[in-house]
Amino acid sequence: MGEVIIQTSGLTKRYGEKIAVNQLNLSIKKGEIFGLLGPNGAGKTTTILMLLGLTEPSAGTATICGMDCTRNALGIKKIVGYLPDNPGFYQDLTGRQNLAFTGRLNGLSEEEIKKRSDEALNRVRLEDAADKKTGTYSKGMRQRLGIADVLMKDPEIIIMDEPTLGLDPEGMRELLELMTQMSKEDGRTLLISSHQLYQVQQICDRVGIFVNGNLVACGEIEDLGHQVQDSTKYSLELQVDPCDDKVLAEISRQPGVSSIQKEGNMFVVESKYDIRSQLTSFLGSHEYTIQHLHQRGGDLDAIYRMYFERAEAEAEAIAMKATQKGKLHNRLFRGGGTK
Ligand SMILES: Nc1ncnc2c1ncn2[C@@H]1O[C@H](COP(=O)(O)OP(=O)(O)OP(=O)(O)O)[C@@H](O)[C@H]1O
Repeated sequence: MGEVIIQTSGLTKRYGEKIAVNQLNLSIKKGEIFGLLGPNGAGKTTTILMLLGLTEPSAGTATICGMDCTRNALGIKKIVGYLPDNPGFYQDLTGRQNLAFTGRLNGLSEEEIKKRSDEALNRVRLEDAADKKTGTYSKGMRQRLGIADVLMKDPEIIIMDEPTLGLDPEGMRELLELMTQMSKEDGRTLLISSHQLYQVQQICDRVGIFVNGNLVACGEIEDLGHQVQDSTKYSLELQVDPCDDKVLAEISRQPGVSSIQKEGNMFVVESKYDIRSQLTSFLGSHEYTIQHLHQRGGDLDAIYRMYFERAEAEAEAIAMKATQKGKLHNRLFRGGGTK
């Protein structure tokens, strides 16, 4: 992996006063699975639409394989497969007929259509349902047919908008497996937008966290985890046997420990640095059995929480400033009072 396939530079989209995407700088490399994470309204779909050349940026540029996404939308369409959050099919046609329709739209020969649709249906394990009307398909089957549909084009790059939305755990597992195959076995580049955290943790090489149109963090999950870890105090969950006042007092006297509290049947130990190995050897040498030891933070939930809380606090501060400015403006220019 090395060659940059998708690149955005200062990419911005405004809808009137609203900035849906703000100065987005992103580089996605060949073969990577990149997760664009963020809550509803963060700007993920708008970013995708700009990459597909379906909406024009207000500023900045986006390129895929060196092609400008806005000026060369047709060129982009040839190499990028797009799976929308709710792929639409002709309900009265079968899965196979729907794929053939896509094949014809893409100028494939009938022979090629048969070959590719057989392969794709096999890939997404829909052979048995291939000749049933898509109106009878479940959500999971429609998503898998959506992937088969994307594969008809044999695209180098696949962009998926909220692909796992509404899937049951089994449907989710199957879809994640397919995505991994398409990247690791086929060498395709995948951009997945989602507000569902755990899927991303499992399959993405890198993630970008998107809040209010801003990319607030970008990197490998582990790196982002370290960033969280560095900026917060260490918090350790600990269950020991025996669990008595003596051990509580002994742990509280350990170097680096700033506080210890009992939460249910476990202790939560706050410290200034990572004390896991020090604590393990102390407890071991004093004949305590460790039943549970877990450093809080550093997982995707903690990363997400930290960035979201920070971004939300900043957004609130900006909104408050704007309100104060408005009130001041009213008072100065319109003679209105502040409430
Ligand atoms: N055509 C539009 N006109 C006005 N505002 C829009 C338009 N499209 C999107 N927005 C606004 O831009 C912001 C980003 O929307 P976007 O759909 O890109 O977010 P998202 O992260 O994809 O969330 P969701 O999953 O809810 O679609 C939102 O505040 C949305 O209301």
